[in-house]
Amino acid sequence: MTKIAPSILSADFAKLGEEIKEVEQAGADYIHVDVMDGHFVPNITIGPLIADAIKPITNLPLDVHLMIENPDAYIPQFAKSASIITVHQEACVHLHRTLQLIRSHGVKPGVVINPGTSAEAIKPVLTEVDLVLLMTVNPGFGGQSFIKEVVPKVAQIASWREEMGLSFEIEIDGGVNEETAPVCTENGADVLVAGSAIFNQRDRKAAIDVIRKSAEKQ
Ligand SMILES: O=C(CO)[C@@H](O)[C@H](O)COP(=O)(O)O
Repeated sequence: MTKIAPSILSADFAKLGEEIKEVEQAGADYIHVDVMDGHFVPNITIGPLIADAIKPITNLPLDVHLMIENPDAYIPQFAKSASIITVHQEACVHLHRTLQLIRSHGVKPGVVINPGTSAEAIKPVLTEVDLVLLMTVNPGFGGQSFIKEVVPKVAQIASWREEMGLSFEIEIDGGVNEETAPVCTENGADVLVAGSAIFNQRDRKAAIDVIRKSAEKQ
């Protein structure tokens, strides 16, 4: 079954705990936590204190997406609450070492690439990851439109996964909704991150169900 990871970037931060419990009860698989530093991306969001506060209120894994410069400096702090930590290829000077650092803290490592980065840039580290996150928007903000030119990269990564006998998950993030979900899963995506398509709807269960149903109607 396609996994759905609601991005809390689009949640109401004044009642974040309730928002998270609601999507958990609505059938979410991961809680996607977007960490932005105002340097790597032009927005500032969540720090480790918020991730620590969220952790005890949900049984779902925290899927922490670091959109920050020098992620190595913050991985030990986020490792206290995260089940998965993803880092951007574009932000890592020593990507292989950073992925190993995440694993050394008992957390699943994942690598992310922006729409403008080629799949080849992460091929050498595919053996090191539990998750590959392909951005279908330029990172920084929720509510942007899905960049369909990324779709061939999904198929490319899925085909390398098969050829190399690996089992990492492929996650898609940005502009995911019931219209864009099918092309993601048809090309090999396992996990769909959705922010505005879930939190902008009053009925979160209906919103999650509609995305999952459209993703699986192949
Ligand atoms: O990482 C990001 C944006 O940088 C995403 O997780 C967005 O938060 C997804 O929001 P929608 O495009 O689904 O509204």
